[in-house]
Amino acid sequence: MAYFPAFLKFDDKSILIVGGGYVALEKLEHLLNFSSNITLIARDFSDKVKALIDENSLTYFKKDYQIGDAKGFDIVIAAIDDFSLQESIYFETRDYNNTLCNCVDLQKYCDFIFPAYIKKGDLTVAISTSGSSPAFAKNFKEYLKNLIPSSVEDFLKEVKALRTTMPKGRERMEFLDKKAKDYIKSWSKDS
Ligand SMILES: C[C@@]1(CC(=O)O)c2cc3[nH]c(cc4nc(cc5[nH]c(cc(n2)[C@H]1CCC(=O)O)[C@@](C)(CC(=O)O)[C@@H]5CCC(=O)O)C(CC(=O)O)=C4CCC(=O)O)c(CCC(=O)O)c3CC(=O)O
Ligand SMILES: NC(=O)C1=CN([C@@H]2O[C@H](COP(=O)(O)OP(=O)(O)OC[C@H]3O[C@@H](n4cnc5c(N)ncnc54)[C@H](O)[C@@H]3O)[C@@H](O)[C@H]2O)C=CC1
Repeated sequence: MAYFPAFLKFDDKSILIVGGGYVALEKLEHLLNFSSNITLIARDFSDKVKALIDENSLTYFKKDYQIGDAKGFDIVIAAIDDFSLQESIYFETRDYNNTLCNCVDLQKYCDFIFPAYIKKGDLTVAISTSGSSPAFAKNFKEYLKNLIPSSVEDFLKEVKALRTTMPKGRERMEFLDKKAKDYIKSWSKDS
């Protein structure tokens, strides 16, 4: 089955990252753009992970993971260099209702996967290769990033305001569709 692309609301979600090395850092950096309700558990934290923990006043536990630690979290990321612990955390979360688990080495034990993404104001572009090539996702993101001008932030602010003031209906739909089309067309003229 293919992955369904969706944008999740994190406001009331608690996140646990198990691991404090390179991959935990990557996941943490990405998640911090969307939530600060993040707890970390690891035997050791790298200096960069520790710096982000301090900067964002995150809760952390420097210890070996123990069964039961994931209980109560909505989202669990198993970012340890230990496949059997990743597997065990995944099966542990099956006992908890509604907990989504991501195991960084074992795609079959991922309820969701991380995309590469571009965020410019209210625009988010997420890219996935369904796990076929994370390196392609990363480099394609860099390619696309250069195609999107930073003026998109102001454009989206402008149309957002228009959508609250103009009455709903066919006229508004056609107006906004043409405005978006013309704005994107103007990119090729600018370059
Ligand atoms: C399935 C998935 C699960 C998940 O992590 O959610 C997964 C799994 C694995 N990644 C591996 C390797 C690498 N991952 C990256 C980078 C990223 N990986 C990300 C996502 C995902 N990685 C999910 C699928 C995404 C999709 O749909 O394509 C990104 C996009 C998002 C993010 O991390 O937030 C982020 C780029 C973000 C950015 O920069 O924008 C690089 C490149 C680099 O680090 O420079 C490499 C080395 C090159 C290569 O292998 O391609 C390995 C093998 C480990 C090994 O070989 O030891 C596994 C496990 C396996 O495949 O078995
Ligand atoms: N999904 C992805 O995007 C990618 C996944 N990987 C995979 O991610 C895994 C982790 O890689 P790195 O972060 O580079 O490793 P790392 O060695 O930098 O970090 C591992 C972390 O796990 C912690 N840890 C290990 N056993 C533990 C335990 N029992 N309890 C608590 N903490 C424990 C360590 O203290 C350390 O903080 C590797 O197996 C690698 O194959 C690698 C690249 C990308």
